[in-house]
Amino acid sequence: MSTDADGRIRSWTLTPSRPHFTPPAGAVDAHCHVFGPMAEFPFSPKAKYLPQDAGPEALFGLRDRLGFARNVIVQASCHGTDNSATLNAIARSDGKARGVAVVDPAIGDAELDMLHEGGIRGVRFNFLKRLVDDAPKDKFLEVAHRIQRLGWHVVVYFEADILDEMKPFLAAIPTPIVIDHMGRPDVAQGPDGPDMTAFRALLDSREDIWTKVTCPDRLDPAGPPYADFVRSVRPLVEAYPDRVLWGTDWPHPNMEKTLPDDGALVDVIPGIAPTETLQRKLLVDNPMRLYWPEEA
Ligand SMILES: O=C(O)c1cc(C(=O)O)oc(=O)c1
Repeated sequence: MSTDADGRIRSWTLTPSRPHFTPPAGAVDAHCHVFGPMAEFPFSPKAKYLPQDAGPEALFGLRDRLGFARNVIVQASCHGTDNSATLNAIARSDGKARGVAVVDPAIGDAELDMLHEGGIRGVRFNFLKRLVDDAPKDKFLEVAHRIQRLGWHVVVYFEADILDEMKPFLAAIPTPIVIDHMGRPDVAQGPDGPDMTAFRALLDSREDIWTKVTCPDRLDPAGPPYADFVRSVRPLVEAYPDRVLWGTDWPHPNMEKTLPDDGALVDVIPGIAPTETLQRKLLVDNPMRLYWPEEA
């Protein structure tokens, strides 16, 4: 763990290895974040963690080191509903980044238009009690209706133990849905365990529910090569090849106890997507359809 003199935490390694796996040309890291820089973009007073700066230059340096071409930057909970840090990173990316915002449900249409101009293509609804104080489903649904005209989707983050109670809410969302980190299944149960079975039933309930097959570091405490994660997630990628996305999750919020090696995370990809066709869908075709549809 690395905590600086101000108590700000670093949850990412400064020395990621170079992956053995080479991503296909045009690969998109479709789930990552930026923190600050705090002097320009202060954290929310409601933030549940206070990280060191992890700004756009560091993110784009990692992108290049890992062999990726583009990023999808997801507004991190520590920035609340002020999307300035995310928009700043997108603006500095030379068109190589787009984003997902977190918004105050009272946001006006003009501000939504501004977010679209700034490269935002979705909103995130976070249901993790350790990250946010409240998650008002009725207000979230209103937002989901209001972003429809922009062609955006909704990203939802929840854990496996509330999947059942999430179902009516998810069924009422009028846009495509992306579930963060597969709704955090217990991958030690294997591909046919209760968590993965319940999650597949959710994917089967609508053809426009996508998911991010991300975060072996969060879901598989055994560490690299993340054997339980690979064995549980590969069948999911094979069964839903057109609805899966992949991302590093850099700078790995709240992972300060065991800093993930981003190179080792990239090396999980051929384990979960064993053919070139699957790899191209996961890393290029699918994220391009959601985030750069005009080029896809
Ligand atoms: O599990 C987490 O702690 C986490 C936190 C955040 C965030 O703070 O936004 O985003 C993630 O994708 C995962």
